[in-house]
Amino acid sequence: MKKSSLEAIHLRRSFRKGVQSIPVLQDINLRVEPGEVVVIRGKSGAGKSVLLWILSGLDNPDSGKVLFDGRELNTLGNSQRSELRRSRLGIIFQNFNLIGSWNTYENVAIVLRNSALSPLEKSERIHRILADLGLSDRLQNLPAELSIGQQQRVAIARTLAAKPEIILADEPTGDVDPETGAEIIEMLLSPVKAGKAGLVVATHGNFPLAVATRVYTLSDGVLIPFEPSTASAAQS
Ligand SMILES: Nc1ncnc2c1ncn2[C@@H]1O[C@H](COP(=O)(O)OP(=O)(O)OP(=O)(O)O)[C@@H](O)[C@H]1O
Repeated sequence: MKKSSLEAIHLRRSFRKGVQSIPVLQDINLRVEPGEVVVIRGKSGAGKSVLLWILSGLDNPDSGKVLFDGRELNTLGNSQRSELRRSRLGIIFQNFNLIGSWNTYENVAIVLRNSALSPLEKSERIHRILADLGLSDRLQNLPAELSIGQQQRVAIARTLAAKPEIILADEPTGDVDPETGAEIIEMLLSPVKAGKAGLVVATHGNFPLAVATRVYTLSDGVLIPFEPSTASAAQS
């Protein structure tokens, strides 16, 4: 079976502030496919979130392109991009992006709205994922009634429920204790190990580099390969 892939080619993105142009991404080239974990390290403000937003089609580069399965995201309409994000290209946002007036179950169920699964299959899948993330007793709670770490887990459940082929995760273990962090990593890696999903993680440094296929440091707008030997030294 042909593997899906997500590829960034010569991405550039800057932001304008008055007359000043602030370059954030200067020449980003990246590829990920199911079975791979790509970790992007970088200081606060380096541009990790901007990169993930562009990779997901939520923002456009000034130049360069993003290809999903060989198709350029730029050429897709908004509804096609939304559908892609709902089903095949999952993003876990740093600020979670949960809908405040919806409870935990509803926030996850949204991604299965257009799925071919039966109502029973949808319900079973949502309950199972939320149970795996320790949220079975929070199904009816609104995001504001959850801790930050619980909200983060709902955001992760929402993405995993759609079984996307590529997962983009912005600091997925940023707001949880180490034990919960390890469980989240295990859940994110499960479809990767099965060869069903590729994972791109942006992190300040609290994601274990040992699980990565490739590690990069985002600095001055470019991705610099981070060698595994240096990586394991930095971990210890
Ligand atoms: N819409 C915007 N308008 C202007 N500048 C922006 C915009 N979005 C991002 N930036 C700038 O782009 C730079 C990179 O931001 P980004 O959020 O990607 O950093 P980051 O590496 O994810 O940081 P952190 O680890 O703190 O989340 C920052 O200097 C930020 O101010």
